[in-house]
Amino acid sequence: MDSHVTAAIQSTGRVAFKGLRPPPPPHMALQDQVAVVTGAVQGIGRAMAEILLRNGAKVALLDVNEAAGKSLKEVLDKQHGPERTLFLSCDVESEEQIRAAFQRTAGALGAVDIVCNNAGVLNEAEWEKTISVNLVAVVRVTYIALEHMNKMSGGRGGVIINTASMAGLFPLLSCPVYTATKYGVVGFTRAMAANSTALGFGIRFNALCPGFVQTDILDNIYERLGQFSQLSAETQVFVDKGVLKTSEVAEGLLELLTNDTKNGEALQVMCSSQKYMKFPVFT
Ligand SMILES: NC(=O)c1ccc[n+]([C@@H]2O[C@H](COP(=O)([O-])OP(=O)(O)OC[C@H]3O[C@@H](n4cnc5c(N)ncnc54)[C@H](O)[C@@H]3O)[C@@H](O)[C@H]2O)c1
Ligand SMILES: CCCCC[C@H](O)/C=C/C=C\C=C\C=C\[C@@H](O)[C@@H](O)CCCC(=O)O
Repeated sequence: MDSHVTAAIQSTGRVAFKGLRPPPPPHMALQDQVAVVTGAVQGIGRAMAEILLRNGAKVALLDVNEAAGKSLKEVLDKQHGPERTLFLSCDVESEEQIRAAFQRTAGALGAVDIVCNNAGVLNEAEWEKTISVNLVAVVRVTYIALEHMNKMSGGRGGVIINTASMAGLFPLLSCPVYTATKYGVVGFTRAMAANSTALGFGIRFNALCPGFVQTDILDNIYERLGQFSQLSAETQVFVDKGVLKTSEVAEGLLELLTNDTKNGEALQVMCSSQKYMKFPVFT
């Protein structure tokens, strides 16, 4: 049986039908935790911010899209109260803006416990930009986050979740550079997780690997595939097999945040299931 249905029966004592079921109880582990989410104002990042807030966390919403950021903040203020979120205009390609955003978050919401490196783009024509946002910026944000969170330098530890993709585990042939960035994110996440264990950072690092998700990234894909646009029909065949809702990806985030046995993992989120990637063991 669907675990949410089981949980609904346990909490209400009656059968809950799909679509009518009450929301699952909040994870107390996230209560008053302070989260930084990049690329937070729409798509997967917005769903991440929403699930964090529903589970009692405070969230700094970092994004380059100021107009969408301000209107999202208004919506979230009505639902959760103005003191639970902060919108910060921040380009993850700028070290200065990231530093300022972490300082402002710590000042307004408290010490950072959770970082979701989620901002990303897909543009094979502007491939250097794709590498810069999807991979270089993940390293940049993570190293600044370490200055705040690392237990070895006075921080209190926490969790860093990097949004990779199924394209970080299996190549997507119409998007070789996007694929390379997501393989890079998975590799960086696993190496940092091992570092954290070896050096005592007190931080868990995990990668979230969704399949296709209904967001703006799937719009006008033809133009953004550049010299590989002839393969867009082939990619569309995969897309037509099933597209996830952003809320389903956010459930994967919740699993990685609250399952404290997981470090250095890549969680595949697909339409039919969620499963951890089995990596070969190096001996
Ligand atoms: N949609 C999918 O099918 C899918 C699947 C797997 C993984 N992903 C990944 O999920 C993440 C979120 O993508 P999405 O699908 O929600 O796309 P989206 O375009 O809806 O959202 C991306 C967000 O990132 C922000 N952003 C872009 N560049 C930025 C920058 N330099 N600094 C700060 N913010 C920036 C955008 O303004 C936007 O709000 C990306 O890393 C993407 O690669 C998406
Ligand atoms: C051009 C569209 C951009 C989408 C961006 C997104 O990040 C890319 C996702 C890429 C791949 C998705 C693949 C999904 C595959 C699964 O449905 C399944 O076929 C793979 C099963 C693998 C396994 O379980 O062994």
